[in-house]
Amino acid sequence: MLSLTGLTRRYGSLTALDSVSLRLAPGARHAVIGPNGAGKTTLLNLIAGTERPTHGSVVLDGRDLTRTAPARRARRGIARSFQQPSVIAELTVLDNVVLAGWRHRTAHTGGGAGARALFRTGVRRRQRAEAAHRQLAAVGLAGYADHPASSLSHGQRRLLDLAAALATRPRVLLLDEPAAGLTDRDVNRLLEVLGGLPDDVAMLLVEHHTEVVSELADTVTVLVDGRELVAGPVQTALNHQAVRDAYLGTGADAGAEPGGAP
Ligand SMILES: Nc1ncnc2c1ncn2[C@@H]1O[C@H](COP(=O)(O)OP(=O)(O)OP(=O)(O)O)[C@@H](O)[C@H]1O
Repeated sequence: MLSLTGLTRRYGSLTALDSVSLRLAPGARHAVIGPNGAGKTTLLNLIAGTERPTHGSVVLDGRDLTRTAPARRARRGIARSFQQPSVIAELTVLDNVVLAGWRHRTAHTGGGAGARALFRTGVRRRQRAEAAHRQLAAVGLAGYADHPASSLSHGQRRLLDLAAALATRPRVLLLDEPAAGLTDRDVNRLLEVLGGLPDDVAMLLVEHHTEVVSELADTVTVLVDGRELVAGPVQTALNHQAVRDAYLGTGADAGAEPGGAP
């Protein structure tokens, strides 16, 4: 479904990502790990379209999206959570999810007052609200539907952002450090939600917490200095000696958070 070939991104003399290839089938649960500066966010940027590769291609279902704008990629089913500011503080929690789904279907990418006014008076608002309620229930925020998004805690905002991404019914879900800064309770909720993703959705997870990776991912790519060090089944990759040396530190417990994490 998603095919990345030879993705390379240079910033001047620095090669942030060096010829990385990856294929994600529907239902894939893939994690990308690596120390700070390894190129993980750059990889997500190249897939989402907020950055263009110096070389290489991004193909979804046979369609070359390498030069396609982020909004069009989103319409093709690539959703990203946790780095883009999709939570609008002045809207209610429910309206944030309704707006995300509505924007997606209407390809409305602007977030201005005009878009919001149109959204408030739009047709089929009730159906959209019902679907949004279901998404909120899935992330444990049903009780906050009518609260302003600004009243949510950090962890709740992240879960709301995830609900908003899921409201677009993605085919590929890109997650950028979803567990960062979450309480244990919110991490558990996150694991539940992501563990229950539809079977046809492919998930690409960038995450420092190896226990979250072990829980959610079937396969892993380990990046170091922009290059793929190891790729394969999650436990094989995490226990690979080169990974333990380069990423976790020789002799470190593979379940521990890497020393390079913020
Ligand atoms: N816009 C940019 N201009 C110049 N250099 C950049 C830019 N974006 C990223 N880099 C550099 O590219 C390298 C890879 O960065 P990237 O953010 O992809 O790493 P990362 O693995 O996500 O790191 P972290 O875990 O710290 O988020 C780093 O050396 C970074 O400083």
